[in-house]
Amino acid sequence: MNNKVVLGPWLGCIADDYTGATDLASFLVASGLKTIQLNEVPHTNEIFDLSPYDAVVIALKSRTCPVNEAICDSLLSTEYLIEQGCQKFFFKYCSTFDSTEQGNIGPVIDALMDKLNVESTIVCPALPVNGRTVYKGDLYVNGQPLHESPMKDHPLTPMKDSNLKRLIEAQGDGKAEIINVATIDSGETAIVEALEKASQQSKYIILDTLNTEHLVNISHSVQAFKFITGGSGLATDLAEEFKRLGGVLKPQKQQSEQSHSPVLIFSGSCSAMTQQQVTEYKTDHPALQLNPIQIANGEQSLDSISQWMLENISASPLIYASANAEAVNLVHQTLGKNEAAELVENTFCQLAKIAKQHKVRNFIVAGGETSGAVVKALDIQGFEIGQSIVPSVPIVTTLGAIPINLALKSGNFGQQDFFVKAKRKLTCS
Ligand SMILES: Nc1ncnc2c1ncn2[C@@H]1O[C@H](COP(=O)(O)OP(=O)(O)OP(=O)(O)O)[C@@H](O)[C@H]1O
Ligand SMILES: O=C(O)[C@@H](O)C(=O)CO
Repeated sequence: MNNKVVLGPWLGCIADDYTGATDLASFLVASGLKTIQLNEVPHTNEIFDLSPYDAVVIALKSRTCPVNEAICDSLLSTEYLIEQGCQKFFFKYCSTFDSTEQGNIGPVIDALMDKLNVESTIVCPALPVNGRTVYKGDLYVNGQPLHESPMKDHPLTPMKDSNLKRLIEAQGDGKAEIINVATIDSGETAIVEALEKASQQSKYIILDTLNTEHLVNISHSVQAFKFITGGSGLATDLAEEFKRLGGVLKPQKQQSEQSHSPVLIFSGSCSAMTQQQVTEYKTDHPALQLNPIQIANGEQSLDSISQWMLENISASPLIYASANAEAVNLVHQTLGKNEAAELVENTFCQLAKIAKQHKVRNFIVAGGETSGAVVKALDIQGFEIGQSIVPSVPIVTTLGAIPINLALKSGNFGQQDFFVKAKRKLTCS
């Protein structure tokens, strides 16, 4: 392996939100790479022994923050990963390319390319197992163009364009090129050749991807790239590259994530799928809806919500802010977009802290921003990755002495019965 003795992880990844990080980590684990997730860049006084791992994923909450902050956090993470001996680097963003109007993805990619001294990279958000495909450079969600899918109504990152070339060129500082599906269909040798050619002309290379077979071929073809970017699907078979380079996979951890302690469910995601999951779960479980306007004017107090939470805790209660686009619009008009998000996230954070004090050790959280806020409030530094509940949503277990198990669910992942499924996996019930 470049004649270098590798002691630490081979692969260093940065994810722009927490559910995205666990999503990526689950793919890496499934491919055979022993993986640890660190939440934010470790402080200099926190020393993690990363030698037992093949891959490390740093989870950031940078998707919606100001561009300079996202760049700064991502660069710090990259420096940390370089210090740990990582040799290949992956920037994970959403399979629906979620980004604000200012757009963090392009500027972060540019900054990391400069840092890693590379001239071109892969842009591959596709995740066919969850219905995200790319054709002629356009991103589709379950067959609908991104800008016509429910992502057009996202509370923080409404997506109004489906074309990845336009999106990345508007956000970043360079030209993009699309490798079409005919080349991808021709297999690994053709893809490698096309990538070689494209990398001499373009900074960003977008690859059409219609199915998992395409993704496996793409994943096998990116060996020449020190830095790749995309969704978790791009990690489908990175273990193969590691082995081709002479790496020996480290043994995976034994699964030990079930616990009989109560389960608490928080849902801050307003995605179409989460709304259905909330509706289904509350038909036969206790559920309480947060109303941001009433929280702001004091009609709904933290005391009353936490009292309800603790009274219902043995029945695995659901507390949700999830609402449809119309309700969210009203909240935005009344409170402001960022203010509303902060208020909702802060309420979940307070509730999470109270629950932890009352010995709740199993959490299910829906929504990437919401998950980031809750994990930070619980002061969780890192996770080991366990079994997947559904594709892209694993159970993760904290590294500390008293383990906490969590399922962090991206807005659109899972089916209607997700919360019950996750509860069962967490508790053996
Ligand atoms: N009723 C509401 N009104 C306004 N904002 C809300 C409401 N409910 C939730 N929010 C905010 O909307 C945002 C939802 O983003 P979040 O990332 O948690 O979910 P998501 O985008 O569906 O998930 P993912 O990013 O994993 O796909 C959060 O900041 C949350 O606080
Ligand atoms: O890629 C995805 O869709 C998810 O991992 C995610 O990032 C949602 O926040």
